[in-house]
Amino acid sequence: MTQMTQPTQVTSAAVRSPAAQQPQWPDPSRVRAVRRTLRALPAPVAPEGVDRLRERLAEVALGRALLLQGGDCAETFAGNTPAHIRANLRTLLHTATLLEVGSGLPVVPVGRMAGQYAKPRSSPTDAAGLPAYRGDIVNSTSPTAAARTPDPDRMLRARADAVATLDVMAAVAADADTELFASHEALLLDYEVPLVRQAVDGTRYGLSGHFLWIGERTRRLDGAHIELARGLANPVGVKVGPATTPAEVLGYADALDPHRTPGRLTLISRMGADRVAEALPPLVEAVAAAGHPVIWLCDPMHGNTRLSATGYKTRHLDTILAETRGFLDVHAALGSHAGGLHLEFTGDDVTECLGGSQGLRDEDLPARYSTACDPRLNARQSLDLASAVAQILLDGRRPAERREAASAG
Ligand SMILES: O=C[C@H](O)[C@H](O)COP(=O)(O)O
Ligand SMILES: C=C(OP(=O)(O)O)C(=O)O
Ligand SMILES: [Mn+2]
Repeated sequence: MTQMTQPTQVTSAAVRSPAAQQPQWPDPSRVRAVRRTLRALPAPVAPEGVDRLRERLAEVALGRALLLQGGDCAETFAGNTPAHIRANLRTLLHTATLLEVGSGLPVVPVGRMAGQYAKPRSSPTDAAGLPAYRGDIVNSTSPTAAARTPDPDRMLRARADAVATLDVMAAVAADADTELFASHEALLLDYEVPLVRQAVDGTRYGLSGHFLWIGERTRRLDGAHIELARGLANPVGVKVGPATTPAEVLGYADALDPHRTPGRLTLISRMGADRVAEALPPLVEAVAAAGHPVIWLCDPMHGNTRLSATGYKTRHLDTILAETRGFLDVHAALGSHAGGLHLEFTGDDVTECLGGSQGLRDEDLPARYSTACDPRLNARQSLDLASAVAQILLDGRRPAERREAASAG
């Protein structure tokens, strides 16, 4: 066991840097009390698991494995039933298997779970003028002023639910004879900072999850989130949208991967299907020229969200597949490794995204639209996407390898 001490001043710089997307807690003294409690409690994950994931991700960075990250856009406390967690893990494992068959490479499965409770928002208020829902760790989806008031005690419930989710994940992993890792957007600093722990050798770990990423809305180079990630030994990700410049990605690489460690930094491209072909190549070329062994991951969800005619946030499977194809084409053209996928899906039979083999249309959305934030692929759509991507990967392999894969299958 890595010996841990309590967190000390490890993140004081992060606390001083400008922090976007933080809630306005009404009672700062209660926030301080919750932070003290979070510091005193055991953290959800152990440093050994974080180290193992970093080693597995080094293989991805070197082109010998793929990374698959997936799960709900926003986990909810009410949704934390064993059935829902198991269904999402089933989808994660099925998707991973298809990608393994297509690519001939091992796939590292990482859930968007056990901590995916905080949401950045485009607007501080919703259509009714109420404070926006910012994830179950901050407030409630219910449309009343009281329910939308940020409540710091929710951070304690989030930690407890993360621990319970990890228990379910361990059982599923044991059954599947694999290891499952947990990841989320490290957004809410009042939660993340108290869960930073320092090993006796001085190494700092963010033990709210194995893999932590910084979102598109909080990736300011001189901001608190990058500063927090910089000090951690975890593998970390940064989402990069179509406005990202080569200078910015070089800034992330220098700040977060100064020693050029394979597996340390993942850049998660979320450009939009119509932008990826022109927006991604300059970024890939810049980090390659600088010698940073980053993992390039494709998030084909967040650049392709639109409103349906009936007012639902949705995404079409064809567009999601088109961005994935565009991402793979860019890497094939540049000779770089397409490191894998970052998806929002659930194993439940929801009707939130359009298309796929069920042929879901706008008018089908109200039937089972239950996401707390973004539209997720359902179990069938996830398999539709995974099979299509597996076929593209298979088609991209050398003929001899293809024959081998066919006779193995
Ligand atoms: O994943 C999350 C959403 O894309 C993000 O919270 C923004 O959503 P919004 O535009 O509905 O605020
Ligand atoms: C908010 C998210 O993504 P992005 O930061 O890329 O918009 C998300 O992954 O849910
Ligand atoms: Mn989302």
